[in-house]
Parts: sequence; C-alpha cells; structure tokens
Amino acid sequence: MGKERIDAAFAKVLEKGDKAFVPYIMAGDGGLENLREQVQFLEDSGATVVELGIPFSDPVADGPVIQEAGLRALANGTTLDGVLQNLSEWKESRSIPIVLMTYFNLIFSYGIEHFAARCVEVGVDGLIIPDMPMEEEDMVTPTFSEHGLALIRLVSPTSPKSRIEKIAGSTEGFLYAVTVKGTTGARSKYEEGLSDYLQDLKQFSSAPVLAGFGVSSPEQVRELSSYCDGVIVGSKIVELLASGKRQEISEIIQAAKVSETII
Ligand SMILES: O=P(O)(O)OC[C@@H](O)[C@@H](O)c1c[nH]c2ccccc12
Repeated sequence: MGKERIDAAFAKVLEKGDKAFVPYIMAGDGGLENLREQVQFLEDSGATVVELGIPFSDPVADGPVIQEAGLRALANGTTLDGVLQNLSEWKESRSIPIVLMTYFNLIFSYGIEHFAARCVEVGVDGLIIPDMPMEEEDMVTPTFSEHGLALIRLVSPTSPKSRIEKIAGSTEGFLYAVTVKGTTGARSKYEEGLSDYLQDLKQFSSAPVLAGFGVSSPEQVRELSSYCDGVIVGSKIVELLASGKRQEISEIIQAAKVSETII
C-alpha cells in the first residue's frame, strides 16, 4: 500500500535503466467520468506514477494552463470528495500508483485523519502539498506515516543548502526538484547551473530525484532526466489532453525510456 507501491514502481523502472516519468493531470478536467480512462491511457503510455491535481480556488503555485484546467474542473462540479469517491470505484483495476497534488486548505477542512483514512480506502498512495512548509509538516506526518502514505517533498533552486539537505533526507516516494523560480508552465530555456543542482540533490536523497516545472518536449525530458532519475510534466500534458493530442503525450512519455535506445 501507499509508499511501498510508489517505491516499487520507481524501482522497477530505474532497475531497467529507464528514467521515471510522472505526468500531472487535473482531476475533473474533461469530466470526472473520464478520469479512469485518462489514467489508463497514461499508464499504457509508460507513466511510472500519476500526479492527480485536485482543483482549488486559490492555486498559488499553478501557472495559467493549470489554473484554467482547475477552473474547468470546478465549473463541472469537481470536489475533493467526488475525486476520492471516483478513485474508489475503480481501485481494484488500477495498478499505477496515484499521488494527489492538493493545497493544504482542502486537507485541513476535510479533517487530516479522515482524509488520510479515506486516501488509503480509495487507493491513493502519496501526497504533494506544495504550500506546506517543512516547519509545518508535523501537522500531517504522524497521520500519514501511520496510514503508509508517502509525503513527497519539494525543493527549489532558491532553497538554502541546509534546508535542501533536510528536505531531501526526509522525502518519501520521490524528491520533487523544482527547476525554476516561479509557477508551473512550459518554458523553452532553463537556468544556468541546473545540472549541478540536480546532480547535487542525488547526494542528499535516498529517494529518486525528479525534475519538474517547465518540462514540455521529448528533448527536454531526455536532457533533464539525464541529470536525475526522471521528470514530472504538468502543463504540457494538461494542454495536450484537453485538445485530444494523445500521440504527442505518448511521445513525451516515451522519451524517458532510455534503455531501449541504447544498444
Ligand atoms: O506544469 P509544469 O511546468 O510541467 O510543472 C508540473 C506541475 O504542473 C505539477 O507537478 C503541479 C501542478 N500544480 C502544482 C503546484 C505545485 C507544485 C507542482 C504542481
């Protein structure tokens, strides 16, 4: 359950010599009734874990593409409870681990204990809570560990070294290495020093290190994942899924499969 399922999914990919690929999608964008099929498509295309966003009215770290997806999902009535209910309905047929990306407010108003128990019940394996600083995480960690849920921590290029060490040492499932200063969204250029930053993180983290924010093309997937264990792609996947360009999504995901290209 939970953390172990995530660990096993990464181990399988990395032992093969491939890089991990975590696509982000917004739950309820395109209708919650299509979530199952969307996740199945991502799994069939070669995703390692799916990061599922819960729409929220005040998404402080989201860039424009994800904000709009959130507004579409809210407009068609998507709620945290509805997403959890939906996940429970096809729990048995799902093998890819699910990580929920949600702001803390939603968890807090749901009730931390109730939320964690419900996550386990519906087959959620881990959580990303981007607005929960390290100093506050004691509010959730005892409950999450008791339920076997992984808390995936984020570091950014602006985090001081001592902070990076602590966060990287305590993360579960994987370490989310934010590649840029700013919000989510595709970018054409990366900041200087990114390869050193990603390679350094490997020293501090026993969990896989994945780079996210601004990754959108197969070339970027190949480049960034060569410095770490894999990538997270959000905005580009959200945009392509909404416009039905699934072949392009598969190509982006396939770029992480390096073992097949090295002969
Ligand atoms: O969209 P991008 O630039 O590809 O970045 C991934 C990101 O969207 C996804 O992981 C995410 C969506 N909302 C977030 C909020 C905080 C951290 C991460 C996220």
